[in-house]
Amino acid sequence: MAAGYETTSTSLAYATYVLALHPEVQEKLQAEIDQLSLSNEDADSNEDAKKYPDYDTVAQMPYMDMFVSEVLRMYPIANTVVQRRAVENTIVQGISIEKDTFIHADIYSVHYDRELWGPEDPYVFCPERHQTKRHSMAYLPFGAGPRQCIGMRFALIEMKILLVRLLREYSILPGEQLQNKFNIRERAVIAPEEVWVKLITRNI
Ligand code: HEM
Repeated sequence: MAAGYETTSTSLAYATYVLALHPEVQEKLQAEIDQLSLSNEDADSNEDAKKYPDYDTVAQMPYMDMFVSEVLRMYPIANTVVQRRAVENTIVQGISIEKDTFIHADIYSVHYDRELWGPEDPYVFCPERHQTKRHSMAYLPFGAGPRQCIGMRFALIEMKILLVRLLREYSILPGEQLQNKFNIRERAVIAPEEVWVKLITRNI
């Protein structure tokens, strides 16, 4: 099912693309990961030194949180499903909407709006912009309201755990065809065709 894994795996593909292009962001993320009290050994009985990150671990990672938020702001993947049907005739900001009209949220325009996301250029990858409180409807990768993505929390935790495990051991570098194979296409989700990256083992 697209909802269960293609969404999260596609968002992770975007995350690796961004990391390959922004070594300075990757370094900050790895610095945060290196501070976690994770053991190199299997240590099931010792809760203070788990080998693998879990919910509690990734909940204490402010830079990781901003990083993932910024990936999903710049590369929202499920825009086409954020639509609603008017159940009655209504007027919104002077525009009359007839009953049964389908309304489709233009998430790209919202996510790249300078007024909502400035002063940093919204076309620049900048995790720190999420330190500033934004309009409640400025950030819509998971939709909004009662029909907001039911898997949101699960997807975020899954992404963060995977990134901790990956970046703890490896650094991501651009692959030869990173840019020319990227080609974003709209399929079940809005996805890059291919993401070419190289992994190098970290000396930690
Ligand atoms: C990064 C990962 C994901 C993204 C970006 C995403 C995005 C979305 C979006 C935009 C919607 C429509 C929300 C709306 O109309 O307001 C949605 C709905 C939904 N998502 Fe996700 N999703 C992700 C992961 C998941 C996962 C992992 C699951 C299940 C485990 C899931 C299950 C669902 C379901 C069942 C709905 C329909 C909810 C409803 O209609 O009430 N999603 N998702």
